[in-house]
Amino acid sequence: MDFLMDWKSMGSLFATIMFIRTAVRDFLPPEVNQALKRFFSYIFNYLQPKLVTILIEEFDNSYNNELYDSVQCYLSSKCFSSAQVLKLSKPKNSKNLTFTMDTNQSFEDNFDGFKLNWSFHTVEKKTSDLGFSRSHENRYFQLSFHTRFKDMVHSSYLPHIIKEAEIIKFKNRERKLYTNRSADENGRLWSSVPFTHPSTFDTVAIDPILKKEIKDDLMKFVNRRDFYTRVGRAWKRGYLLYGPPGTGKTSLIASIANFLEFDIYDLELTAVSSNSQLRKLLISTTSKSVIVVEDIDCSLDLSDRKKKDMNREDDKMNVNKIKNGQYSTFGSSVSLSGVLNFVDGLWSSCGGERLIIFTTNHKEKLDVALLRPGRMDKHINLSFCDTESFKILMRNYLEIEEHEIMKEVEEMLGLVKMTPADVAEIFMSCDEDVDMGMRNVVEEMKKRLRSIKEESKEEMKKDVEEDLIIEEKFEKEEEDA
Ligand SMILES: Nc1ncnc2c1ncn2[C@@H]1O[C@H](COP(=O)(O)OP(=O)(O)OP(=O)(O)O)[C@@H](O)[C@H]1O
Repeated sequence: MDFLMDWKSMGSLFATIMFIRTAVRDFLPPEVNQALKRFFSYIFNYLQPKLVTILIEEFDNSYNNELYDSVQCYLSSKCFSSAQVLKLSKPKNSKNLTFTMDTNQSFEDNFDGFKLNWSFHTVEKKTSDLGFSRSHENRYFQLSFHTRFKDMVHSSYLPHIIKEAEIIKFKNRERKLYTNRSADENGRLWSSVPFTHPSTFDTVAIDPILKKEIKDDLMKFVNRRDFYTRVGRAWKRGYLLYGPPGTGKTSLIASIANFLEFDIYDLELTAVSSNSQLRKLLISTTSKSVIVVEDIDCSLDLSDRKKKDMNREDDKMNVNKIKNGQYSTFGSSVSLSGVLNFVDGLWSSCGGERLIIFTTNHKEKLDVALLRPGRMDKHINLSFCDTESFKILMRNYLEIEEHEIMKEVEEMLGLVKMTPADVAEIFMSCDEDVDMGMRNVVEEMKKRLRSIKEESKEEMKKDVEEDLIIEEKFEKEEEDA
């Protein structure tokens, strides 16, 4: 019934329009008729929004259009909330799933309060190649917006998309650990594997105040691109991590790389044949990376430059060895000045931020030239377990915050040196049996305390014996005299 009513009212509306139209045509003079037509068409055009449309094609003269990639990346992070049909994929070397719009889908973006419409299309294109005609799918994004936003789109919106896409790509990429240790027959300087070390600032057991200081320093460093440009310095920072073996130097490096989401270049200086090869290696590192030289004191004789100058002859011999393809294992192939040039970083002005980390178990062995600020901006001492770092290990390995024998542990930590690696090892071997883990740590500390006491008893005994011998000697000499 409603349906019939609707058709009836439509019919009468149509009849009324026809009547008015005939009346206007028959009774009004043609000039007025024309003027009315122009007026209505002007109003119609005026009310119609003025749109600009930009097409962003996948290929630009058969080259990949980078803007297309950026738009795809940007929209894939945004369109999930509004598009109705989405394609889901996992691109190679990406850890995340990617959503893309399906053909003819549209999406409205909001940028600084402006509305912009995106849609995705494909069109079949025919090309002829050596007389053969081939057809292929041409994909493109269409961006439509009010003509008023033209300048804003050009100066702000598109640059914003490119920047956002860079950030997304950077976050989604598979991070790499590069090493120059294994010689590569293909002439590549670095070989790489995916970097998946699980250590983070939450798991690394160091003093929380030091941890915060390092994190703040890193954040300040990565956010200061403009500052480094203004003061005319390469955007790099040098860290020296020092402390006994097993105190977490390697774990901290992994935590830093995970925190910054940087790649790691593990530089083995003893595998570098010359200063110029060192330069080549560094130039080929990418931005947003941590360059690590572990155990610098073992890689190079950096302790005494004067001694090194005196040993020129030895160096000459090493140069000959290098020419013959034999590399020195104790660093004569790369000189201290080569390493200093490396840290001074002319090469790192190739763009992008780089963190250089040296580690050593013996800071006192290093040349002062290497230690000065600008080369090693931050010296980080990693040491034996204290209560705070022990509690972090307890939380990580045993998943507890407190324990009844914690007081005893604290007292023992004041008397015996335990590295985080020692504690971690004991916790690991206890198969998550919390009480056994805690007891075993205390037992180990007691054992070490006993052996320290015994050693010092032995020392005292030896001293007494030596004193006795000297006394006897004196007495004999006196008697003889
Ligand atoms: N501070 C720490 N926090 C958490 N775990 C640690 C820490 N220190 C050591 N460990 C544990 O001990 C193992 C060895 O530590 P790591 O290699 O980081 O020490 P290192 O100081 O680099 O030692 P080395 O000087 O011998 O290279 C790590 O796998 C980790 O499980």
